[in-house]
Amino acid sequence: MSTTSNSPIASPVNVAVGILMKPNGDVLLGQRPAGKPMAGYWEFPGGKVEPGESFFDALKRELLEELGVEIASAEPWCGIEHQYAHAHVRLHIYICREWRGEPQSLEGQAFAWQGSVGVEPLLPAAIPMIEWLDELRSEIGLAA
Ligand SMILES: Nc1nc2c([nH]c(=O)n2[C@@H]2O[C@H](COP(=O)(O)OP(=O)(O)OP(=O)(O)O)[C@@H](O)[C@H]2O)c(=O)[nH]1
Repeated sequence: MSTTSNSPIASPVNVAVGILMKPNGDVLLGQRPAGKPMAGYWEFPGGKVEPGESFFDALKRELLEELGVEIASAEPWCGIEHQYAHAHVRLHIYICREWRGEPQSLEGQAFAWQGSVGVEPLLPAAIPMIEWLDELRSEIGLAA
């Protein structure tokens, strides 16, 4: 059976996502710039994995392109699959605590460090991560 890229049963697109976390538990979110699907929604930094690329290499490339930071290490945290009208995505989410450089807005996006995340609207697939992040902060002894 043939499918098109818009079919609900098409293979998901792999996306590498990085949650930059400071020692105090604050995490970095960016706002999708004009011209991208769902512009104006807040998300964690990242983007599509290219053919032949590992998830971790995609993560390093995307964070360098978007924010100008070099990821020194990151731990795989969780995966989320979501079907949008424009795409079926599989997010491979990493927590990054070590990076070099200060994040810069290299794609014209707004960004914000957040403790308990308050920016809106969030991409739907990022919403469950907020509750899990609050749990993670409590587990490691940081206020949610
Ligand atoms: N980076 C990121 N993408 C997310 C999150 N949640 C989520 O559903 N996505 C989805 O994952 C996909 C990421 O694709 P993208 O368009 O940002 O990727 P990209 O930077 O490679 O874009 P490009 O194709 O314009 O070069 C989008 O469909 C986006 O809606 C999130 O928290 N962070």
